[in-house]
Amino acid sequence: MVWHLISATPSPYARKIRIALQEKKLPFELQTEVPWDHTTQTPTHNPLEKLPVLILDDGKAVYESHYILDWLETKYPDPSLLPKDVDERLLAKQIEVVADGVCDALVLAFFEMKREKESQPQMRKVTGGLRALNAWVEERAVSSGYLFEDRLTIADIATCSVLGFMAVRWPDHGWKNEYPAMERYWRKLEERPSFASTVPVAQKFSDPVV
Ligand SMILES: N[C@@H](CCC(=O)N[C@@H](CS(=O)(=O)O)C(=O)NCC(=O)O)C(=O)O
Repeated sequence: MVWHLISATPSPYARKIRIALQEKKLPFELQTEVPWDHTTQTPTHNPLEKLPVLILDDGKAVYESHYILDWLETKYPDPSLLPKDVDERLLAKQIEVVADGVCDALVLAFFEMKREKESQPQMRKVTGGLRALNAWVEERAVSSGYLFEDRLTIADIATCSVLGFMAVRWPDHGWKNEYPAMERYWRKLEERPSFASTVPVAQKFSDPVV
């Protein structure tokens, strides 16, 4: 039996795992779902009822994208997607925290938009998070194209996953004009096979989002 990854076409969280599995050359089958539809299998495997969920050969489930990445790095460390230096490793995880936090705010804003006008508090977190991500990109990635050690790490994966998500869900957002260096960094990474094969696609909800 092969691993299965429960994913969704626009999911920036699931994209991190799809990229990491490809970079580590770990075979898996994609199980694409709409997690809000009554047909979703997420509750079967994850008490939090969210995707991504990595389902192993023995049926055990690994869930929460940052934990799935930790699990993959621990069990399959080569090639590593973390910097070697301890403090740099911790900073790479902090960058993932900020990128995931921007995703969290975007997802909340998306659903609040379905209920009423765009949520200012959530979009304010997006603004602050993008500013922080851009500072790291300008400080670290302008020459090499990577945030750490001239090679791909989870920090690049998480940062580009949220930027790719914004390009799909918020195509008119001004981040590309405001942060041209970050746009160049993002576009260069999007050419990488594991990124090019996981570009997010908006999905339709057949059930009402409650
Ligand atoms: N913290 C989680 C967030 C995952 C998440 O919110 N996933 C969404 C799907 S998507 O927004 O990534 O497309 C979900 O399953 N939502 C279902 C729910 O919230 O019940 C992670 O990092 O894995």
